[in-house]
Amino acid sequence: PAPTPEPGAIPPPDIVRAAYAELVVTDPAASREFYVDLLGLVVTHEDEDTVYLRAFEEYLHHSLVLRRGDGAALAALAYRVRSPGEVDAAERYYRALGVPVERRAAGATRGIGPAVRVLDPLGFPLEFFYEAEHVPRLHQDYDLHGAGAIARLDHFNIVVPDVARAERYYRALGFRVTEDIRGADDTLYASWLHRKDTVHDIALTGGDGPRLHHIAFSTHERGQVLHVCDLLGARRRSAHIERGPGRHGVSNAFYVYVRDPDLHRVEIYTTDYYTGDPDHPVLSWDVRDNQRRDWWGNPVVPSWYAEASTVLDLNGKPQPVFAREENHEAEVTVGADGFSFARDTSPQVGSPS
Ligand SMILES: O=C1C=CC(S(=O)(=O)O)=CC1(O)O
Ligand SMILES: [Fe+2]
Repeated sequence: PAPTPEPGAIPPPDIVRAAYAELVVTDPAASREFYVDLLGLVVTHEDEDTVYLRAFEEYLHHSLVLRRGDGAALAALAYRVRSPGEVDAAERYYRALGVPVERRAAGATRGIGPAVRVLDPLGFPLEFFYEAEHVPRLHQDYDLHGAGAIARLDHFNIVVPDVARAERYYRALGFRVTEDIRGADDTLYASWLHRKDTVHDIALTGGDGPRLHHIAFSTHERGQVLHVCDLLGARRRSAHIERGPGRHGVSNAFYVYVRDPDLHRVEIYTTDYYTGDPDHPVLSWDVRDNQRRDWWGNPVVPSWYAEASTVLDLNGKPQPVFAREENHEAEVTVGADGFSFARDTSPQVGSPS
């Protein structure tokens, strides 16, 4: 993949936030049942091959597109930029990187205006757009909200072999690091970066990639995360629950991870924290701190580290996956007894004293 840009060469697009994901699913009806009947997302539009979904607080046409295809995969991660001119800025920035770039006319994706899609230096299909169709916000249509009331899309999490390189690329795009996980040898295992004033719009998870680890939606209250779990139990669909519910160390969010019918991973997430001041400090975690990924010390299930979704290029071809060369987090944090190391009170590196 092409090198990451030298800072300042060509200004990056002014990215506002993570806005929508386009997932390829093998059975749109089964996926619709999962995302609508179980998770409670709202259908903005659908046809026999594609479902456009949004959460209750959202007024753009969608935050998730499910498109029929032969193999489950990520087709695009889309970021909203601050103005129509920033779509042009995205085109200039990525053409200068020498990666595949394509302009998309308004309507190429239903509900989305003129856009640029790129295959970025990390091997991910990204889209940058500004104009989008406005649809009714349902934030006070409480009669429509299931108790799990998912409010909005919050972030993307991607698996990359070289977290430090990926972090440099995203920092050059104007993202700021809020938290990371490091080893004693300063190996970077994971990093969380933001544009909107929360913990992250993108998380980088060290592993074989490029692969999509998960997309995350947020709710306003912990009880709504728990209700998603209770509803899955009531419907005898608890097999969709992969990890949690629990309280994260990183981000401090309350969470659960579920797997959709194609095993795409979705996180339901709430109560992280504000990160909008210019001097917001980075919080670094020791990879051997067993409370870094679950504040209560619960171990991370192996599938959470090992499994992730295939990523497509701009022509719909699955991307080759490159092995991570540095240590894998799962290998450096679990002892012979199968438990995470540091089940005692090992201090967080760099935590406030
Ligand atoms: O959104 C997230 C916030 C925190 C964590 S972690 O498991 O606490 O590292 C994972 C995550 O990236 O999904
Ligand atoms: Fe997440």
